[in-house]
Amino acid sequence: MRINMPYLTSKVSQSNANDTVDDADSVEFDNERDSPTKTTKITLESHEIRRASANDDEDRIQIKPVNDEDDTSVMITFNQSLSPFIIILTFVASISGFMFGYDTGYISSALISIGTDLDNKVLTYREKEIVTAATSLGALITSIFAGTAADVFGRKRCLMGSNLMFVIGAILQVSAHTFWQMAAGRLIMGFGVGIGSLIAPLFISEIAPKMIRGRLTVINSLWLTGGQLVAYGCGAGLNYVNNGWRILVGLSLIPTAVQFTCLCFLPDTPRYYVMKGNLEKATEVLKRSYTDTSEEIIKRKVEELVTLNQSIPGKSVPEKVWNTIKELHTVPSNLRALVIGCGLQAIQQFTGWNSLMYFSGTIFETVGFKNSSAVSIIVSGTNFIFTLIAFFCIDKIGRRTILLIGLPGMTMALVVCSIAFHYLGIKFDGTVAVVVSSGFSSWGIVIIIFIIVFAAFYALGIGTVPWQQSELFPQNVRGIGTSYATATNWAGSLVIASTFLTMLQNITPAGTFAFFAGLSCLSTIFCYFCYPELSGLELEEVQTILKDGFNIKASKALAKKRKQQVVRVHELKYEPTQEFIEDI
Ligand SMILES: O[C@H]1[C@H](O)[C@@H](O)[C@H](O)[C@@H](O)[C@H]1O
Repeated sequence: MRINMPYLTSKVSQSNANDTVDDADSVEFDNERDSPTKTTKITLESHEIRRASANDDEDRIQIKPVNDEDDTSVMITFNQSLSPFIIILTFVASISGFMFGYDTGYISSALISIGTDLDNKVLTYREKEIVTAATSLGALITSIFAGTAADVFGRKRCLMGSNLMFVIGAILQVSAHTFWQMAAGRLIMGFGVGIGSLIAPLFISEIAPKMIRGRLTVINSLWLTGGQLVAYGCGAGLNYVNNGWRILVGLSLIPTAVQFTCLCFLPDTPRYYVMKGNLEKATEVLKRSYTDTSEEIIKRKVEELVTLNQSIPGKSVPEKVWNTIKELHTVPSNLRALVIGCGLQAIQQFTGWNSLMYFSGTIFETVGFKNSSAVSIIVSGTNFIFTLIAFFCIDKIGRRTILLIGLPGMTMALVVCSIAFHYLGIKFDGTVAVVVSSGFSSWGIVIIIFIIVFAAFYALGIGTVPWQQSELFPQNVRGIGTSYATATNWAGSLVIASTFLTMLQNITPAGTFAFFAGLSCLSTIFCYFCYPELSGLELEEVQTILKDGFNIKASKALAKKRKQQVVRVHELKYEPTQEFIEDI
C-alpha cells in the first residue's frame, strides 16, 4: 500500500478563494500493500493530496497536517473512531455545561418559593433582579480571564477551580437568611459558571477528532439545556416544599462533586502539557485518546504541537498575553474569527431567548394555565430536544445551514408572537401583566405555540452553534479569543436580563417581540454574509478561509469535499503504512 499524503494542498487561491475552489483537481491513492496488483484510484474534485514538491504552484495554499493539537490530517483520516477515553473526558468536561444550565435555570423557581425566607420579607422586584443577574455578572467577570488562566494553570485546574466556586456559592445560598448573602452566593456561583462555560467547550474541542468535533462540543450544550430542564423539573417538584429552594440549590453540589472527583483521576489536554514542556504526558494522553494509532504518528503529533506552541513570543505571562492580544487584533483571519465568535454570541443573547424563558410562564397564565413551572418545562424541554437534533445535524448538515434555518425560523415565530400580542392586548403595570381580554383567547394559544416554535428554531441553530467558538481561532490565540466571545455572551445575557421588563413596560410586549424579530432578521443577514461553513474543516483551513474575507462559497465547497474525502478514505479502510509515516 502506498499513500502519499504528507500535505493536503488545497486549490483555494489566496487572492480569490471563491473562484478557484471548485476547480477540478485529483487525489490518487495507490493501494498495493494487500495485493501488489490491486490499485485504487480516487478522484476528488477540489483537493489534491500529494507530496509537496519544489514544483508546487506558488498560488496554492499548502494546508499541512500541522494544524491543531488533536486534529492533524494524519490523525483524523486514520483514526476517526472514538476511544472510550475521549468519551469519558467529554462527559466529565460537559458536567460544567450541566452546572451552567442548572444554576441559571433553578433561580426562577427558587425566587417563587423563597417567599419571606430572606430578611423575613418578600423580595422586591429589584432584589429579585439582582439575585438573578448576579450569576451573569459573576460569569462575565471570570470569562474575561478564564482563557488566560486556562493557558497558565491548565484547563483541568480551571475546571476544578470552578467546582470550588460552585461549592462556595451553593453553601452561601443554602445557608442564606439575608438577601445580600444570597446575592453573594449567586455571584460566586457565577464565577464558576463563567469559567466552566468557556473551558468545557475548549477542553472538548481540544480532545475531539475533527469530523465529530462539532458533535462532541454539542454534548456540552446538551448537558446545558438538560441542566435547565432538570432545574425546572426539580423546581416544579419542590415548589410547595418548605425550604424547597434550599434543596434545589443544594442539589447542585452533586454534579460538581462528581466532576471534581473525576478530574482528580483524569489528565489535561495534550496541548496544555506541550505548553508546559511536558511532552511525555502529552504523548501519554494522545496514546490513550488514539488507541489504534502508531507510536510514530503520536510522536509526529507531539512535534506539531511543539511547533505550534512556539508561535507567540514573550518571556513572561503578561508579555505573552499582550502579544496574543495584539496577534488577535492585527492578524486579519483572527480579527474575522473574533467578529464571528463575538457576533454569534451577541446574537444568541440579543434575540431574546433567555428573557423569553422567564416570561413564558406569565404568558401561559394569561390563557388559563396556572402552573408556570410546568410551562417552563415545556419550553426548556423543547430547547433540550432541539439541541439533541442539532447534535445530529451539526457535522452532517453543517453549522451554517442549521444557523440559516434557525434564524429565519426564529424571526417568523417572533413576528407571529408580536402580532398576537398586539391583538391580545397585554400590558404591563409595574411587574404585573394585565390582559385586556381576559379568559380563553385564541391569540394566547397562538403565542404559546409560536414561543415553542421559537424555542425549537433557537436551539437548532443559534442556541448551539456559538459554543463551537474554539474552532474559529488558531491555537496561539484560542484562549483569549474564546474569552472575548464568552464574555460577549455573558454581557449580552446581563443586558437582556436587566432590561427585558423595562422594555415590556415601555414599548409593550408587541413592540419588544417586534424588536427581537428585527434583530433576528439582521442576524440572519449577518450570518449569511459572514459565517462560513466550518464543519469538517481542518482548523488551519478555517484560518485559510478567513484570510482574505469570509469566503462563504469557498468554505461550503471545501467542507463538502472534506466530507466526501473522509467518507471515501473510510470506505477503503486505509491504514497508514511505515512508508507513509516516513513520507510525512
Ligand atoms: O446555549 C445556551 C442555551 O441556549 C441556553 O438555553 C441559554 O440559556 C444560554 O444562554 C445559552 O448560552
